[in-house]
Amino acid sequence: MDIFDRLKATAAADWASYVEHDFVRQMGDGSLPQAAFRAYLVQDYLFLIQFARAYALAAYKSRTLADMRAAKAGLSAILDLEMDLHVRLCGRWGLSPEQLEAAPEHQATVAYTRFVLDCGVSGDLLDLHVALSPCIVGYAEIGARLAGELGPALDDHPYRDWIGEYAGQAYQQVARDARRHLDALAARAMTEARFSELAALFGQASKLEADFWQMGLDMPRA
Ligand SMILES: Cc1ncc(C[n+]2csc(CCO)c2C)c(N)n1
Repeated sequence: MDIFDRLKATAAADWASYVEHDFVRQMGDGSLPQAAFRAYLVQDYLFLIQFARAYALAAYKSRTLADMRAAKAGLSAILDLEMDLHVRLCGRWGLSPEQLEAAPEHQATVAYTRFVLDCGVSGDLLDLHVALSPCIVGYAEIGARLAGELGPALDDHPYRDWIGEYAGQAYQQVARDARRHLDALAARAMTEARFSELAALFGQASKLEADFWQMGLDMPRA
C-alpha cells in the first residue's frame, strides 16, 4: 500500500464524493448536458493557470534538484502540452481563446486552487504534493474507469476526447509518476504523527474537486 492508497482509504467518503460525482456518472453515460460540460471546460482553463503556479511554488519549496526537476516537469506539462490540448478541446466545443481569457473565476475554482496554493505556502513540499495528488491521480482513475466501462462504445461517445485523454497511456503515466514521487517524499519527510494532518488535507482537496464538478452541473442553470 503506497502513501496515496493510505490517504485514499482514510478519506474514503470524500474521495468517493469526487470520483463518483454525478457529473462523472453523467459524463460516462453521455447524459451530461453540453452546457454543463462547456461551463466546466471554461473553469478548467482558469484552474490550469493556477495549477501552473502551484508547480512553480513546488520548485520554490524544493530542497533537492530531483524535487525541483519534478516541479519543472509538472509546470512544463501544463505550459507546453496541457494548455494547448485544452484550448483545442474548448475550440471543438465552440469556445474561443478570447472567451476563455475573459471568463471570471467561479468561487469553486478560487476555493480549490487557492487552497492548494496555501497548502504549499503555509506547509512544506509534502503538504503541497498531498494537496495536488487527488487532482492528478483522480482524473487518471476516472478516465480509466469510464473508458473501461464503455469499451468500444467510447469511439462514438459525446465525451470521448476528455475520457480518451485521461484514460490514455500518456496521462496514466503522469499519474503513476506523481504517485511514485509522493511516496518517495513521504518516505523522506513523513512521520506517523503527521499522517492524520495530511489525510485531512487530502480529504479537503477531494471535497473541493467534488465542488468543482458540482459547479459544472449548477452553472448553466444559475
Ligand atoms: C479540476 C481539475 N482537476 C484535475 C485536473 C487534472 N489535471 C490537473 S493538472 C493537470 C496537468 C497535468 O500535468 C491535469 C490534467 C483538471 N484538469 N481539472
